[in-house]
Amino acid sequence: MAVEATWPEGLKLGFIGAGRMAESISKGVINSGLISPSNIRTADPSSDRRDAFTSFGVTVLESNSQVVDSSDVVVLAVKPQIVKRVVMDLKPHLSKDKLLVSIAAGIRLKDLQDWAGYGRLIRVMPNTPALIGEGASVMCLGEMATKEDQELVASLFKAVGKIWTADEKYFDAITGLSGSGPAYVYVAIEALADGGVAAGLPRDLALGLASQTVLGAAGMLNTGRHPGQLKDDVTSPGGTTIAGIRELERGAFRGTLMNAVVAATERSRELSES
Ligand SMILES: NC(=O)C1=CN([C@@H]2O[C@H](COP(=O)(O)OP(=O)(O)OC[C@H]3O[C@@H](n4cnc5c(N)ncnc54)[C@H](O)[C@@H]3O)[C@@H](O)[C@H]2O)C=CC1
Ligand SMILES: O=C(O)[C@@H]1CCC=N1
Repeated sequence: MAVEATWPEGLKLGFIGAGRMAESISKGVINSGLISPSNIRTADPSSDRRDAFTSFGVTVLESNSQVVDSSDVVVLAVKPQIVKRVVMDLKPHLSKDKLLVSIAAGIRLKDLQDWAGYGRLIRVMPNTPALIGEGASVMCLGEMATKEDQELVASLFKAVGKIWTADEKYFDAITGLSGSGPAYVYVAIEALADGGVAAGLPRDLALGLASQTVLGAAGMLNTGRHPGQLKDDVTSPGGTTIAGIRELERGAFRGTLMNAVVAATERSRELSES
C-alpha cells in the first residue's frame, strides 16, 4: 500500500526562484492539502513572478537569504547557469539545520556540496505535471542527508505525483526522459491536432480529441498491459490504424523520440560539466 504523504506541522518550505517549476510544485502541494500557502515562501527578482506567487497565498520575501533564514527545507529553483552564484551568495545563511533540495538540471551533488559547504542535500528531477498531482520525480541523496530527509522529500513529491530514488549517475537520462518529456508530448498533441485540421476538422475539436486521446491512452497503461499490446488492440488487420502506424515508421517516429531523449540527456551532461 502507498505510504501517505505527511509534512510536519509548521515546517517551512522555501523556494529560491519563483519560476514555472517552483509554481508547479507549490500549487501542487497546496492543492493536495500537504502544505498550506502560509508555510511556503519565495523570492524572485521578477515582479511578475512575485505577483503570481502572492496571488495564490505564498509569502514573497525581499531576498533569497530571507527565504533561507525562514525555511526548514529550501528548494533551489533557479536556472542551472546561476545556481553556483546563488548558492555561494547564500553560503553564510546555509547550515546543517537546513535541508537543501536542488531541482536544477545538470547540477551535481558534489558541486552543490562544494558551493554550499555541507552535504545535507537532496537532488530531485521533477516535471511540470506536478501542478496537477501527476508529476514524475526522481531523487538522489547527498552525503549528509538522513533517512528522515529522504522521507520528507518523498512526501513532498508524492503529494504531487510519483517519486523514485535512483543513483545520481542516471540523472542526465532522467532529465532527458521525464524532466523534458512533457514538452515532447505537447509537441505530439499539437501535431495530432494539426493532422486533424489537415484532414478537415475544426481546430477546437481537433485539439480536444488529440488531448483526450493522449490522456486516455496514458491512463490505459494502468491496466498493466504493455504499450505494444495496447497498440495491437487498436490495430485491425488492413484497417485504418496500421495505415497510420506505417507512416509513423516511415517518418522514423520511434527513432526520433529516442534521439530526443538522448539529445536532452547529452545537454544535461554538458550543463553538469560547464
Ligand atoms: N521547467 C521544467 O519543466 C523543469 C525545470 N527544472 C529545473 O528547475 C529550475 C527552474 O526552471 P524553470 O522553473 O523552468 O525556470 P524559470 O525561468 O521559470 O524560473 C527561474 C526563476 O528564477 C528567477 N531568478 C533569476 N535569478 C534569480 C536569483 N538570483 N534569485 C532568485 N530567483 C532568481 C527568475 O526570475 C525565474 O522566475 C531549473 O534549474 C530547471 O533546470 C527541472 C525539471 C523540470
Ligand atoms: O529544459 C530544461 O532545461 C529543463 C530541465 C528539464 C525540463 N526543463
